[in-house]
Amino acid sequence: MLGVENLTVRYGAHTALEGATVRFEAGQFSAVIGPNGAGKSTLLKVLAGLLPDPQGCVRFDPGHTPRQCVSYVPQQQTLDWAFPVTVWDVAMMGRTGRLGWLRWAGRADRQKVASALEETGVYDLRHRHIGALSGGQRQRVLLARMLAREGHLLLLDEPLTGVDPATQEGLMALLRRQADRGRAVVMVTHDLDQARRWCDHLVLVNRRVIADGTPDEVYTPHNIEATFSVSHLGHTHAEA
Ligand SMILES: Nc1ncnc2c1ncn2[C@@H]1O[C@H](COP(=O)(O)OP(=O)(O)OP(=O)(O)O)[C@@H](O)[C@H]1O
Repeated sequence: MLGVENLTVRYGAHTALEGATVRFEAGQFSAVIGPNGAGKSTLLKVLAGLLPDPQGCVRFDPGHTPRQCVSYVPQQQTLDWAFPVTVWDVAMMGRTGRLGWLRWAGRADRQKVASALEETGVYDLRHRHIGALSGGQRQRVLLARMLAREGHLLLLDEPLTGVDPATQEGLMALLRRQADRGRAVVMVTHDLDQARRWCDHLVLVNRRVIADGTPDEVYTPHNIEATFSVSHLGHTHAEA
């Protein structure tokens, strides 16, 4: 459905990912896990088609191009929340991004946006400026934009960050439902426990793919040690 083969990404002299091979399937909820600087966001950006001409192969479902089928949810803190738009506007960007510049949003688009905002619990906030939202509310708005887009491949970069435990549960359940409906869901997270509970596919990354499989296959002391304790660059990641 979606994957990379022998992927290497360098930023100048720094190698962020080396020889990474991994597949993500429709109907699967996958978590990409690793310490800070492990190359997780880099992998997601490659899958989203945001890093031009990576070294290695990026494979998609035949007949789909990344732009048509991917919904990418970046890390919340990388976005400009002072931008003068409302919750509704942001969710609508999920639709207009699909329509291109030549078509205006129609009634069906408005209905999709309304139901996406309802599903993520922020419909009542639809007229509010995005700068006036809490961290958890912002994350829900990003998810509403993702749902409104109706992509087959959902890529989320640390969607649990800054979200309270109750909201995290709702959010994970929502993503699980998306996978159960046949979408491929790939989430970058630092939360191993949530990933083990909700995901059926874990990928441990530390510049390379350390392990890839079901939670039971992947979650071993050896793999956790290899991923979090000592990086392949030879220094420890104390923050992880
Ligand atoms: N645009 C860039 N230019 C130069 N180096 C970069 C760039 N983007 C990322 N890097 C470096 O590449 C490495 C991997 O970064 P990446 O953001 O993929 O890691 P990550 O696993 O998502 O980390 P975190 O958990 O901290 O978000 C890091 O060492 C980072 O400093």
